[in-house]
Amino acid sequence: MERDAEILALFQTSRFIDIFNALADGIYISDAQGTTIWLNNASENLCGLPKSQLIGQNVADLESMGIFNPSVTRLVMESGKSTTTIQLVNKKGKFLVTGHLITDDQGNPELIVSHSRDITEAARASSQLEETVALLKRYSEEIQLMKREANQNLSTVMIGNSRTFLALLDLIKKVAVADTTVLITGETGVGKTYLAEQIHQLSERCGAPFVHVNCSAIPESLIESELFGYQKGAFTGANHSGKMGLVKMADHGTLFLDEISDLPYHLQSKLLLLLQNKTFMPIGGTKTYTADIRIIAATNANLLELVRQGKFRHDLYYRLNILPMNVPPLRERKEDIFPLLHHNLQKFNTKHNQKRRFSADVLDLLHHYEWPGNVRELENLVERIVITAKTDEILITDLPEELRSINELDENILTLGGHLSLNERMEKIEIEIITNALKLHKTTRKTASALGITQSLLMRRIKKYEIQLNPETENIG
Ligand SMILES: Nc1ncnc2c1ncn2[C@@H]1O[C@H](COP(=O)(O)OP(=O)(O)OP(=O)(O)O)[C@@H](O)[C@H]1O
Repeated sequence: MERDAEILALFQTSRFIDIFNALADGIYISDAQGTTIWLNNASENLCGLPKSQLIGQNVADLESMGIFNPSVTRLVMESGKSTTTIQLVNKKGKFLVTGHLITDDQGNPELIVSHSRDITEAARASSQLEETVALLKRYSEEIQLMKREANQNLSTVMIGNSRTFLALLDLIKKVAVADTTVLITGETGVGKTYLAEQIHQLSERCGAPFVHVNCSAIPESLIESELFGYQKGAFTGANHSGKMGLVKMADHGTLFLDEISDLPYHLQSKLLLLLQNKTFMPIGGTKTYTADIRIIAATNANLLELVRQGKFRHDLYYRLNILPMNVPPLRERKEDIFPLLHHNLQKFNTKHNQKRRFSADVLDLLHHYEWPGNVRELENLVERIVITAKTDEILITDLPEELRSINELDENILTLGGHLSLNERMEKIEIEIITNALKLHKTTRKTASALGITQSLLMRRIKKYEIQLNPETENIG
């Protein structure tokens, strides 16, 4: 107590008291047992009690009265070292408090001096910021989740019932999360682009861009700069500020290289480098850049055959072909035709505000049709007949000419031909097939090749059935 009195005396006799009282931060001094010796004006205001009531009180009692919580002085006494904590004063304000342990010449605890700074506002602002950040994170996660859930239910966007198609849907889900290169093969219009988009949507990359590049649609002289971009002044006529390529645009997302077989040979090595190292160099550049992309390639050509012919790099082919996916043509998965017809009928009825429905005859005919243009042809046909049909019920007469003739052929064979022998019916079918093929392929050489027979055999049949060739066909055939 004597020592306390000495200290008090020191304070009273010096200007320190005025200095400490001028501070906005609180200063609180207690002895080594936690008895309050002195506090500055700021601390008095914080505690909400006059100094006279606080001095002489033990911090443990003040803590249990709820004046401050926790008492940093008590924490220092317990730990035997200087301590910092966040303190709630008078159950309202938040303070950053540090209790310093002051020892005597022998190293024994003598005083505990606490310094407190009001962080109520800062804490509120920071917690508001944290809440906002957490909220944004939650929203963005929810959006991603909703997007992925919508796509998880792939069967609602990708229509089909056949076993082949259902197996393909299963494969899409597995491939999507694998984050490696995919090669999609299949005839035109089977849905390769659509499938690539679904893979992207189901993947971790769904928040980043899906960049579609049709290698056959970009002139050979431009494809390198379109893909990899160029540095400023790279060539005459180049934009002086340079150009960002599609590879960089797809960063963190998916680059879909459609018709990959049309990628010029000299660029195939550059693509290989990109696939292997995720690096590329823009035209006219001196340094390489990285692009974190997933590549999905598609083709309706036989890439392996092109490799054999030396038109496609074999190393690139094997690097692309890590996860091959083949989409069969519609004629090989006929169970998908009805669901696709109904899906598109609904879609185009809504779009064109119609109430069309297929007649049984039409459904039957469309089921037997070969669909050379696959799903794209089916979509286009349904939209066309939804617009042009004469009544709500779509009849055979509403179909385009080329489809109707298939039906007439069927009827001739099955009904009108009732009085004909099998041979006569077979001949009729042959005539019909050859005539239609000639109309379609124009030359006898192409027609023979499409029908899988030699040109001389075709000529013998044409002669036998007295099929009239149009003069143009004969000349160029
Ligand atoms: N299973 C499916 N369900 C619903 N729509 C489909 C399905 N498959 C394809 N489509 C639709 O068919 C059309 C053609 O598909 P897409 O463009 O993906 O074919 P593609 O194989 O990439 O053709 P190409 O080789 O000519 O580029 C698109 O409008 C697509 O939305």
